[in-house]
Formats: sequence, structure tokens, C-alpha cells
Amino acid sequence: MSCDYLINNKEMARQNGIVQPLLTDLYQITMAYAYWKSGKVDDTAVFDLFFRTNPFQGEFTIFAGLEECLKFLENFHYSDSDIEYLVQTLPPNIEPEFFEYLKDLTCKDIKLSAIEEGSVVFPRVPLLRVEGPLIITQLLETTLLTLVNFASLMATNAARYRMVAGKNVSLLEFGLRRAQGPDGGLSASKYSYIGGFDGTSNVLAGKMFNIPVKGTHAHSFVTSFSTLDDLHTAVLLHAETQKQCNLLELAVEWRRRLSAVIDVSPEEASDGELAALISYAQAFPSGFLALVDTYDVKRSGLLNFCAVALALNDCGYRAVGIRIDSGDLAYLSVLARDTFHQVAEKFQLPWFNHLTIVASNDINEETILSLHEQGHAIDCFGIGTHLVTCQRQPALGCVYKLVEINGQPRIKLSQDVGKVTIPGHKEAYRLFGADGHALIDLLQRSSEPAPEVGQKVLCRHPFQESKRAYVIPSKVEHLYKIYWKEGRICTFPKPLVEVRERVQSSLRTLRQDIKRNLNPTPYKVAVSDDLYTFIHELWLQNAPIGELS
Ligand SMILES: Nc1ncnc2c1ncn2[C@@H]1O[C@H](COP(=O)(O)OP(=O)(O)OP(=O)(O)O)[C@@H](O)[C@H]1O
Ligand SMILES: O=P(O)(O)OC[C@H]1O[C@H](OP(=O)(O)OP(=O)(O)O)[C@H](O)[C@@H]1O
Ligand SMILES: O=C(O)c1cccnc1
Ligand SMILES: [Mg+2]
Repeated sequence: MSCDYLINNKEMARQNGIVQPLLTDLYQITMAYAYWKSGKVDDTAVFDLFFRTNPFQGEFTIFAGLEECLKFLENFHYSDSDIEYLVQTLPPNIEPEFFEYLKDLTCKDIKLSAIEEGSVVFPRVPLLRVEGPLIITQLLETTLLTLVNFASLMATNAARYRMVAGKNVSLLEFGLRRAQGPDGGLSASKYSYIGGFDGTSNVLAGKMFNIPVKGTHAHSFVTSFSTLDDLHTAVLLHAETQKQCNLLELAVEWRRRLSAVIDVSPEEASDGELAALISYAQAFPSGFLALVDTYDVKRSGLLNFCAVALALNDCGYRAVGIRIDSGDLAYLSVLARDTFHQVAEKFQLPWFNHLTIVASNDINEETILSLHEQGHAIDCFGIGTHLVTCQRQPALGCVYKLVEINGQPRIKLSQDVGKVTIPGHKEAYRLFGADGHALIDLLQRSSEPAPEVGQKVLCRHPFQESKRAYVIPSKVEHLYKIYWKEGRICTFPKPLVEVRERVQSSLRTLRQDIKRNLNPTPYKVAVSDDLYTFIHELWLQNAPIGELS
């Protein structure tokens, strides 16, 4: 606990400065005034934060963003300049006492219950339950939504990439340049890591969240060299003996010798590219990973890379690998691997077989699936645009709905049954079958006893009377923990690596057909018999009876 607290405090100090009470919609503050003016200061409310549909045509979502929500609650306070701004911005008839009220507002009376961050979650099951004074619970709406929506969408997207890539491939997030602004980029890096990426190219994300930072180099580095004369020095000190090696001479000689093995003439290969790779190798002799597609992978890049890698080997270093950023990634990666095998055999260097092949260039889930089908030799995908912009579905639709006020349930009706809210203060349970898989999520009224292992429970579709099933759970998981109460965090969020592990362990509890890419089976979310009756009675009470004329 003390260790968690330290981690938490360290990150707390680095909270994203723009997450603050005014990062909200104006209507939250105008409603707060109207509530205040109509004497609702002591009213208490319960809000549920949930989504209605899984993203990416999938049947699961990963819940993320909880830690940031807790930081927000902890720091919730209107500064003097916030109040000044509101005084200027709201209409002049606002009573000054309202601003005095806002000045003193904190989250000390809020209770926040939530599902553990990194868990698989499903439509309609509240991710957060926020209880407390009506005005403050209302004021939290937009900020909590913005903190949970993108985080969960991103973590889900990343987890889907991890699923299609499989566990033997590394995934790097390269998206900062394409992200929806700086904050979108930072969040994308953080939640990609949670979702199962291995690292990011985003240096600030690395520093802030302790995520491994990784990368190669750009085409501009290669094109900045045009001849071998562009090299300032040819020298590299030997890794062990520290003797001066002439890396340039060695590489040129290796290129000549290799041309027979690889069947490419050294005259075809670019000298500028060779100079660039030598220069990069001098700078990073132990971390030499070269971009090989600037001119022509087959005719230039591979030959130049192998020449520099063998020259480095003469100096006591092992190269790391290559990156391919254009062309047919299946074909070129296999070509590169075949080349490495040939070199390994010819020069008795077994490690050459295992050089890393990184692929990038507009990669998405479908590309990875297609590459797997075709066969490829890629060890690592660098993914930017499609991942961080969630191009396949740019938003998750979490909503924040009032379900109880002053102990009285509230229901929001809609012509669209899917949009009717499930009223009242509820608990959520995950029921597991004998084989260890999650079977169903069950919502109950909080006053009901929890379902028990081995005891038959009637699970009902919330709106379709005929859809119901008995479940005898082998395991019951209560999905909520209280994270915030009496003005403080009471369950500390776990460090990022543990949330990342939680994503994978939680996904393992889902049957394969729920996770498959094409036409996955929906996971069932049900309500208890009691809650079913409660919803429908309240529905009838609230739905006006029409008159036909
Ligand atoms: N073997 C493959 N199977 C399926 N998709 C692939 C394969 N190889 C590459 N791709 C994808 O095909 C697209 C190729 O895009 P595009 O034609 O714009 O790139 P390019 O011409 O190869 O490269 P650039 O324009 O950057 O020089 C990319 O999205 C890439 O990820
Ligand atoms: O393709 P993404 O998934 O977004 O990954 C990031 C891209 O960013 C880099 O180059 P950039 O796209 O800036 O230039 P290039 O496409 O001309 O290489 C890199 O080479 C990738 O192609
Ligand atoms: O390090 C890389 O290779 C990288 C980083 C960002 C974008 N594209 C590539
Ligand atoms: Mg690109």
C-alpha cells in the first residue's frame, strides 16, 4: 500500500494540467446554478457511467481512464481565476453567493465505485457509479466522460491489435505525429501500452508514464547523405579491444563480397544510403536498426544493411535489424529473412538468422490479419495513424445518466428501447462457468443479496421478456470496488504494467468466439428478476398513456 501510494503521488504531481473543473460543458455549470437556486443543494444523486455499444464492431471493450478520474476528483477545485472567468461569462443576474458556493466545492462528499481498470466490460454495465450531492455529481459528468471514453476506446483498439498480432510479435506505437493533438497523442501512447503494445516512440509518454521508448530512424536521415564522402569519420572503436576500426572500408569490402551472395551488384546500391547507415552505426553500434526502403529494399537497402552489420561484427558489435516502411511487407520481409539466412550460413554467423524485422506504413488490424495469412517474417509492427486515431471508430459512446435522486429511482425513457436507462442503485456481478470462462454479467438492485456459487440465478434480458436463462455460477465476481470516499482515494489504482497485465488476464476469461474478428458472438448482460420487475414498473409509471382519436 505504501509503495502504491508513492507511485500514485509521483504520477499525481504530473497530472495533465488541462484536466480541471472548467474542462467541461457550459451546461453543467448553468445546471449547477439552476439546481442551487431551486434549493437542491442538499439533494443527493446517483449517476451511472456506461456505454451502449462495443466499438470496432466487436463484442468487448477494455475499461481504462480510472486513474485519471481519481486524480481529477482529488484536485477538483475552482481557482480564483476560474471563478473570475465564470463571473464574466455567466449572465450578470447570477447571485454572487453561487460563486462563493463554487469556490468551496470539492469532491469530499463524493463516493465513486468502479470496475477495475483494464477489465473487459460490456454494454449497459456501469463502469463508474458516482454518488453524492446532486450538484457536484452533475458537474463531474463531462470531464469523467472525456477521461473514460478515449482511454477505453484506445485501450480496446490496442488490445485488438495485440490479439490479431499474436504474442510473438512486438508492437510499437508510432502515432504522435498523426494523433488528435498533443493530448490525444499522449493518451494514445499511454492506453496503447495498457492495451498490450510493448513501447512507444513518444518520449514524453515514456517519461510521464514509465513506458518503454523505442524507435529507429527516418528516411530524412538516409537522404541527408548522398555520397561516401559525406561521412566525417570512418572510425569506430572495437567493442572489446578499443582499437580503431575503419568501418567505412570494412563496409565497402563487405558490400563487394556480399554482392555475390545476395546477387545484387554494389554499383546498383546507393552510396548515400551506405554512408547514412555507417553513420548511424557509428552513433549506435549496439543498437543498429536501419531503415532499408529509402531507395529499393532489394537492390540497395538490404545489401547496404548487411554490409554495415558485417562490418560492425568485425568491430565486435551485433546489429539489431531493419525497418521496412513501404512496398509489399509480406514479400519484402520474407526476402529480408532469406537474405539473413544466406548470410548467416555463408559467414557462419547464426545470430544473423534472428535479426529483427520491423514493418510500418499505414498498418491496421486487417493488414496484420492479411500478412499472417500470406506468411511474413516480421518481428515487430510500428503502428501510427490507424491505432491512435482509432480510424475504424473514432469515438466510444459512454454516457452519464441519473439513476437515483434522494433515494428515488429515475428512468430515462426513449422510443429506442436500447436507450432506456436501467434505474436505481445497482451492483454488477460477473458469473463464471465451470470451464473458467465468463458467462454473463448480471445487474441487480443493491438491496438484493449477491448471487452465490452453485446457486441457480435467473438472468433476464433487461427489455425482452422472453429472453431469460438460469445460470449456476462456478465463480462470482463482484465488479465494483469503492475507489474514492470521504475526500480520498480508498483503493489505489495499480501501476500501468499491472493494468496492462489485467487486460490480458481479463481477456483470457472470454470465450474465443466473443473475441473473434469477424461476426463475434455477443456476450450476455442480464438483470435479475427483481431488477427486471423494478425497471418495468417504473417504465409504466413514467410512460404517459396516449389517447387515440
Ligand atoms: N503484403 C501485404 N498485404 C496486405 N497489405 C499490405 C501488404 N504490404 C503492404 N501492405 C499495406 O498496403 C498499403 C500500401 O500503401 P501504399 O501503396 O500507400 O504504400 P507504398 O506505395 O508501398 O509506400 P509509400 O507510398 O510509403 O512509398 C499499406 O497500408 C501497407 O500497410
Ligand atoms: O504509417 P503509420 O501507421 O501512421 O506509422 C507512422 C509513420 O510515420 C513515419 O513516416 P511518415 O508516415 O511520417 O512518412 P512516410 O509515410 O512518407 O514514410 C513512419 O515511417 C511510418 O510510416
Ligand atoms: O522510430 C521510428 O521508426 C518511428 C517513429 C515515429 C514514426 N515513425 C517511425
Ligand atoms: Mg507513412
